Amino acid sequence: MRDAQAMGAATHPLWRDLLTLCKWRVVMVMLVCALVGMLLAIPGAISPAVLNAMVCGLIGIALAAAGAAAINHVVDRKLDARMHRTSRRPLASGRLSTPLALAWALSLSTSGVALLALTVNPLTAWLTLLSLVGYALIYTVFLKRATPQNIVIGGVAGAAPPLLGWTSVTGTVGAEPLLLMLIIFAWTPPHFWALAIYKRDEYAEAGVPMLPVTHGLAFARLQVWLYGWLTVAATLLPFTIGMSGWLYLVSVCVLNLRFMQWNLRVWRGHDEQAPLQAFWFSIRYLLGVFLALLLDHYLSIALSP
Ligand code: HEM
Ligand SMILES: CC(C)=CCC/C(C)=C/CC/C(C)=C/COP(=O)(O)OP(=O)(O)O
Repeated sequence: MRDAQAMGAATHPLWRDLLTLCKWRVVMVMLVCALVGMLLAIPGAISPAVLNAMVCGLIGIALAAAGAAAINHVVDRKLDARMHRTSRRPLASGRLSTPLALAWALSLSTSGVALLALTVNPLTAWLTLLSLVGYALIYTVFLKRATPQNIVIGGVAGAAPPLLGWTSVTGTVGAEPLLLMLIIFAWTPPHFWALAIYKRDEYAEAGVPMLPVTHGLAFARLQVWLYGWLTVAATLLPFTIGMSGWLYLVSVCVLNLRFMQWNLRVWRGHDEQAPLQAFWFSIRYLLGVFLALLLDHYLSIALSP
């Protein structure tokens, strides 16, 4: 173990391993979703007090989400070592010690929630804590190892950022951010099961009960297709309830067309690479939907008398 740590230190500086534990790319996309949740809650100009809540909210949410991701690395270190995709991670490869990673994870988590409680509002702090526990403990410790519905239930925690953004600046829960949560919640199965289909053998060998392992590839492909349609329906709701306008509608129709083309390829199962490409497209798709919400919001402000 010490040899692995010494060799790893040469090629992987400590700061990089600590950053890897944070799943920072995932956290960045979550922050975009949280920022859109914040900006959609503000009808016009941003006052200094709101700007302060936004900055503190984003930092707090980022720290808490990064902390949750680091706890996931600690809890999953042995499981990660058994799968090729995750075996080079800092803990799985033995480069980083578990106590140090745990200290990092807990520092991030507590500082994130404390920052929200002290500088934003108690509601956001509680909801963030709930999401953190939902992902780092309920999903990672229990659901991931127990049921193929793991990511559907765990998806609630991952979908929280727009709500956390909204509550950061308003202090209340509204129908609009719940709708944004619904979009991410419905998107999570096509996002993840596409990857799980591609990596099915690794999950099977590691004994993780992901849907393609427990119910077979054909069933998992069908679920990607069906949840894809649920996501399409969810993305149409902001227009239906008058929360977004035509720019949003046209943008999501284009995005949905591409999204469902990929999901169709996954469902048909003729192309081995399609699930991996569908997985990567799902991330661009989610960013596209949230960007469309934002542009539409500012267009409607600019056009309002
Ligand atoms: C329970 C819910 C989710 C599950 C099970 C899940 C699963 C995964 C997995 C297994 C990866 C591959 C990670 C890797 O290879 O290191 C991944 C990547 C990614 N996910 Fe998700 N995800 C979920 C929710 C989300 C959410 C809510 C977002 C954003 C709002 C998101 C954004 C991303 C991004 C940006 C990547 C690419 C990371 C990279 O480039 O390293 N995911 N996801
Ligand atoms: C406070 C807050 C908003 C919390 C959200 C936390 C968070 C970072 C969720 C990320 C979702 C994700 C990447 C799940 C994959 O875990 P996995 O263990 O199935 O994937 P892996 O095998 O790649 O580790």
